[in-house]
This record gives sequence, C-alpha cells and structure tokens, in this order.
Amino acid sequence: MTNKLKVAVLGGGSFGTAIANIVALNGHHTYLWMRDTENAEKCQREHENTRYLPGFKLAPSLQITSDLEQAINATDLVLVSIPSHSFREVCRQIKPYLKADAIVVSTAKGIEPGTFNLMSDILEEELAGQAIGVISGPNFAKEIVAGQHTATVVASEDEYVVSTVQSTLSSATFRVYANQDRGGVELAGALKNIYAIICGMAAAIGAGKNTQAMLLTRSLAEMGRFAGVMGGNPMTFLGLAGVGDLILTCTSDLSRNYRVGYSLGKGQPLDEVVSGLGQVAEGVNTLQQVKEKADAMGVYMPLVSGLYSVLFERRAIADVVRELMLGEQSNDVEYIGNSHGQ
Ligand SMILES: NC(=O)c1ccc[n+]([C@@H]2O[C@H](COP(=O)([O-])OP(=O)(O)OC[C@H]3O[C@@H](n4cnc5c(N)ncnc54)[C@H](O)[C@@H]3O)[C@@H](O)[C@H]2O)c1
Ligand SMILES: O=P(O)(O)OC[C@H](O)CO
Repeated sequence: MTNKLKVAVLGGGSFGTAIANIVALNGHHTYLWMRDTENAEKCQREHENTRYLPGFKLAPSLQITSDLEQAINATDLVLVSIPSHSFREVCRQIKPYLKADAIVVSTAKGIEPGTFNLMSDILEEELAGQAIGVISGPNFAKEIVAGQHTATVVASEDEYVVSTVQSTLSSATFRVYANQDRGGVELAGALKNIYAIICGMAAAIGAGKNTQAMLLTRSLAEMGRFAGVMGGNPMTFLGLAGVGDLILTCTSDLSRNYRVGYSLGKGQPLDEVVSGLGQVAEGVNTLQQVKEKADAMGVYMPLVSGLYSVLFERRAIADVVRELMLGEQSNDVEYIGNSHGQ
C-alpha cells in the first residue's frame, strides 16, 4: 500500500515508542500518545524517550503528544501499547474520538486480572463494531529502535486488518507475518512471560544448557496444551509469536520477565523485584491468572504450578525442582498419535 495513513500509538513506554518510530519512519502521519504532558513535551523536543529508550533518536516526523483527542481524531489505525492492567481504562478513554472505520490493534502481552480477558476481548467489549487485531512476536523494543532485523505476527479474522497492519508496519528491518488465530497468537505472547521468569530463575541458580533446552521445550508443550483447551490452535505456537518469542524472552536479560526470574532466583523478594523494575513485567500477573484458570479447567501445567508455589506459597526452589523432576514420566510430543496430554 502506498497510501499514507494517520496512525496513533497509545502508550509512551518502551514498546509504544519503538512501534511508533517504525510507523513514522515508514512515512505515515504518526502520533505517539503518552499521558504525562511534561514528558510528552520533553520527548517531542528531544526526539528521544530518555526514560524508556535512552540513546535512540526518534523519527523527526513523529508527533508526541499528551492530547488524546489530537492523537485519535480521524485516525485510520490505532495501536494500543498499554500494559494489561490499564488497557481497558485507555480503551474507554479513546472511544468518543474513534472514527467508525478505524482499525484498533493491541500490542500488549497480558491477561486482564480477574476476568481472564485477552486484550482483544477487551477491544471487542469496549469498542464493539471496530475492526480489531493483535500483534505479537520476538520484539524487544530496544533492538527494534536500534534497527535490528526482526519480525512480528499480526492476527485477526479480518483480512483488511491483516493487510493494513502488514503494509503499515513492515520495513527493511521489520517483517510482519499473518495468522488468523487471534486468540492463539495473543495467548502465546502472554504465556511466554511466565516461562521467561522460570528461565531467568534457572539461570540464577546455575542451570546449564541441557536444563535450558529442556525447560524451553517443555514450556512450549505446556503453552500449546493450555491454548488448545482455551480454543487456540496449538500449531500457532510453532510460529514467531510462540516459539520465536519464547526463545527470545527465555534466553535474554533484555527481557524484564527474565530479569524478574533471575533476581528471584538470587533470593530477592518478589515485591522488591517488581517495584525496582520501573517497567512492566506482565508475567507475574499472567502466572496468577493462568494458574487459576488451569486449575479450574483441569489443565496439567507443572511448570506454572511450580513457579506459582515458589512465588506465592513460599516454597523453596530446590524442593519444587526436585518434585518436577521426579513427577510422573510422560509423553514427549502430544500431537503425534497419543492423547494423554501429560
Ligand atoms: N518492551 C518490549 O520489548 C515489548 C515488546 C512487545 C510487547 N510488549 C508489551 O507491550 C505492553 C507495554 O509494554 P512496554 O514495554 O511499553 O511497557 P513499559 O513499562 O515500558 O511502559 C508502559 C507505558 O504504559 C503507560 N501507561 C500505563 N498505564 C497507563 C494508563 N492508564 N494510561 C496511559 N498510559 C499508561 C506508562 O506510563 C508507560 O509509558 C506490555 O503488555 C508488554 O508485554 C513489550
Ligand atoms: O521484556 P519482556 O519480558 O516484557 O519481553 C518483551 C517482549 O515481549 C519480547 O518480545
């Protein structure tokens, strides 16, 4: 598409800033909305988000504002990059300014506390009638603004949403693949944060490469099993939003969730770790939501249960690891001719 759109990105944190920068560099009329006026003015003046992405100059054409109406009014595409705990609140705020044919896409990787809503469920509820979608993939904000090559997945049942997001976001450094399994892609992005905490914790206690490979593979099995029960397609987990993002987040301390796990593994208390982060680590809340849902639905998720018992039941990591290792021996791959699901 050569057509230039008006695009609004909501949320002036790491990812909102990175994604807005891509869209602006692609020549679209782009607004990045952040709630703090002083910070918006500073970022606009300096063409840099010094709090979240220091050292990276942003596209000169990017308009950074705290005026929500200015950002949303007459906008063709809205990308919502607000953490899951505040996502619904911001959707409600934009509703009066949205034009009827605007596309709204979530970039968040979390689950709403209490409701088990994914972010696109919230879009459906709060912005009924709008065309919606999600993006998710191996996408560290810091590497995106540094121009490192990567790719993401856009998922929507609406072909026009998929093609618009692909043409608006794709660039020489950022590819955008399509998927119709919106729930599966979204769940993949949320679930991998739990396993990143586990892998960070494993690294902190000295886990080697064998252990890392086992954890990654069994995490993938657990994610696919849960998504299958929730109505997603387990095969989605073989793509960029699944295994791609899982590998990324579980193997790098650029991940906030991995860093949370690492600090916990070194013995720091959870509340201290979370408050010291200064940015969102969705995995802690996602763990609580998924544990509750898996218990209610009878889904076997030993890694989720193990992490939950370390974080919220004060069990020793070594005891939980021993229990996991001595648990019932089970099948390797669940989708090739066995139906035991363990
Ligand atoms: N950082 C990444 O590399 C990355 C990549 C892909 C997806 N994500 C996902 O994107 C979402 C946002 O993550 P992030 O990394 O930008 O987080 P962040 O912690 O860097 O920033 C969050 C931003 O949201 C803003 N915010 C929070 N509540 C708000 C509200 N009520 N109204 C307006 N603004 C509000 C904060 O002020 C902050 O600017 C998360 O779900 C995350 O999992 C992050
Ligand atoms: O820093 P994290 O752990 O929130 O991960 C960021 C992105 O989701 C990576 O794709």
